[in-house]
Amino acid sequence: MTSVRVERLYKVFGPQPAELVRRLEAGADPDEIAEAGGTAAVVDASFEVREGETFVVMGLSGSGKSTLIRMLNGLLTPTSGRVFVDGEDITAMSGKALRAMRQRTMSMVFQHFALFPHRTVLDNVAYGLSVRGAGKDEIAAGATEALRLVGLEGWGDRYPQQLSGGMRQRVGLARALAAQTDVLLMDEAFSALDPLIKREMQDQLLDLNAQLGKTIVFITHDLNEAMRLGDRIAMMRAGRIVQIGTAEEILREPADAYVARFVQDVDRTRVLTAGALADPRVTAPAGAEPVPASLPLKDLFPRMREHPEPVPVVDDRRQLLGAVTPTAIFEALSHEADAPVAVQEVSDA
Ligand SMILES: Nc1ncnc2c1ncn2[C@@H]1O[C@H](COP(=O)(O)OP(=O)(O)OP(=O)(O)O)[C@@H](O)[C@H]1O
Repeated sequence: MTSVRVERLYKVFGPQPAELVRRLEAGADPDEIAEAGGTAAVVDASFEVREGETFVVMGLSGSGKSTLIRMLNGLLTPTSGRVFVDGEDITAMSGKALRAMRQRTMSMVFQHFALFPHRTVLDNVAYGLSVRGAGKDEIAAGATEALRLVGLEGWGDRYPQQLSGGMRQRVGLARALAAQTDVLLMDEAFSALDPLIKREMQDQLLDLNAQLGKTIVFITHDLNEAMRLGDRIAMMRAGRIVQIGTAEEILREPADAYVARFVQDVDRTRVLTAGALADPRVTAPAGAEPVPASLPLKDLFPRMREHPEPVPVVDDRRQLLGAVTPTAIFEALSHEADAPVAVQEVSDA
């Protein structure tokens, strides 16, 4: 399996980018870089995407998400900093070695599908396998299996324009899966889809990845999507990663006023879980049936309405973590108790 690590990554567009990076390192802000005729698209990004993890990069338009993801597979060269794929520094690779690395380890799924209109669905899906030089039988079998995985069995001989938007994006996903790379890079992959189809695609990705265990870097500007899909989320603002954490961590302990304002309208009852609120000092009534740590609060409410008393919480191995009380839930759901910075004036500049 493959992991991806980035270290002090910068991308500055414009004249004399290396000099502009030195100024950023010395404390210049993006406005000063803009005055010097440059754009600080990614500023000092460091993180590691763990094997099998879905790592979401979340930020508003122009925050640097696409620039960042394109540096992960070498489509863009960083102005400074390093990207390691499987421990190998890809910023030091030749063009040929980079292409080989991409074919071997990383597939990309794009917002606007990027399908070949004059090729059948099956040929589109087979593309990644054919550029890798796979044999004819292997290509046919791999493409057919990938179509089955995304629920498009039997659609292989159609053309992209005969399919709906959601089905086209399934083809895009199948093409990435057929290439059998460990890492999927998904750049706003579901953003062009209408809300119901988008949700179906999210569910499908979650189901698929429970089977396949790929390492996924998923870019989105949709916070709910980030929270549904991400094992961890990196919040970007004006080129910088301002926080990395699980949905619960970001919701409960936003790193700054900007993140706090961003998450203030999230439905906390869907994101916060019994495990996050379980208190080891609280004892539940004898004989009370435990709930799993991963249970969202909203699914705890019917029971608490009937019996407003502490509920025992257990982990995957059924070890007792503690109990969750109605008071703990009330406090976690109250914005004021949770995120006092949210009331501050925040500008998006
Ligand atoms: N090739 C380029 N030349 C100059 N500036 C660029 C280039 N590519 C991106 N930028 C600028 O870098 C900044 C970050 O852009 P980027 O596309 O990475 O953001 P994003 O978060 O992906 O936004 P969106 O969601 O709108 O795609 C923006 O100010 C953008 O205008």
